[in-house]
Amino acid sequence: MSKPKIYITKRIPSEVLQYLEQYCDCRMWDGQGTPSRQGLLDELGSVEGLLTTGGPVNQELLDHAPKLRAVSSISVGYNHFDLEAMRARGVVGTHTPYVLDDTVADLVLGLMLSSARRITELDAFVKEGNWRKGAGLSEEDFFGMDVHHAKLGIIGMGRIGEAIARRAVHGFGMELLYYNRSRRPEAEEKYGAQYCGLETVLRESDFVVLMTPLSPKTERYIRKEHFAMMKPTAFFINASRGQTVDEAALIEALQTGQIRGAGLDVFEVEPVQPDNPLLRMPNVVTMPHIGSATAKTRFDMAMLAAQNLVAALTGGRPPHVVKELQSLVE
Ligand SMILES: O=CC(=O)O
Repeated sequence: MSKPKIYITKRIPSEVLQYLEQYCDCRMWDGQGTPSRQGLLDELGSVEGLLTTGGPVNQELLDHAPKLRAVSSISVGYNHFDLEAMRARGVVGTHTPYVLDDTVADLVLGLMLSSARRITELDAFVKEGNWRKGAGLSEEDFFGMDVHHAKLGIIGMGRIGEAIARRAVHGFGMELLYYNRSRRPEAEEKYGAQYCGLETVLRESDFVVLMTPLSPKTERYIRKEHFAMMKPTAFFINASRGQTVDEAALIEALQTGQIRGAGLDVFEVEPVQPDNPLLRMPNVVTMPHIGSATAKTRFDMAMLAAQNLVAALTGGRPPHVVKELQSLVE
């Protein structure tokens, strides 16, 4: 029997490609980054499986891929899947949870520490040669805020939220509030996390961490009125998706001193536009959407995505079908 054809939209480690080649007839984009939209659509005429990292999997894509049976994303988030269109066509969608939880949680703690202790701002200050005698600076000019024993509010207590909680509580002695669609009794027991309404989390926390996945329900989930509830000394950290926040409202909250600072791995438009005011704010730490970007974790994600795709195309049960499309494999 001939092997199913798959298209891979970015270069993946050779070990992962070798694994895929045992089961599939593979074609991989070998340019920088990922192919253009048209370049991708042109590849899809005879493929049964797609290994991707992003870019909409929508009706247009499905129309170009009449044989497509499975799309495997090398990401935990799958807001790029049009779930309705995929369900209607019977195309299975998979993602890569678990393997990135600790890596993303490390970055979130890094964003908290960098913004509160002004690490990136003061790093630039030192490297630009401004740390010198007679510069008219006082000790207070370098003061930051404590992370240890501060109050952390997590919005979206999933697996990554729990990994953040573990570090915050066991490493930094922080007090923990959380808001989630459903209560997480284990997190309450393990980390003393207190379940609160969204408003309480926003009003009382020194650090508000947003980890909620992007879906039509969570688009622009945090808006002007929410920033207005936060303490003027609070920091806002987002490592979920830029579209979960009304970015204009965040910019205004920072400009007017409604909140003290922010740590952002994600933006409404990515790559972030050079004229975005957030890039000119010393109290905002910015990263290029790299929450899971360590060599080991990205390897593990690519391998898990490959295993998902092989299982979906060879009659096995893919380990990580997205929950909204589970019915397609039952
Ligand atoms: O943003 C990264 C991911 O969804 O894995």
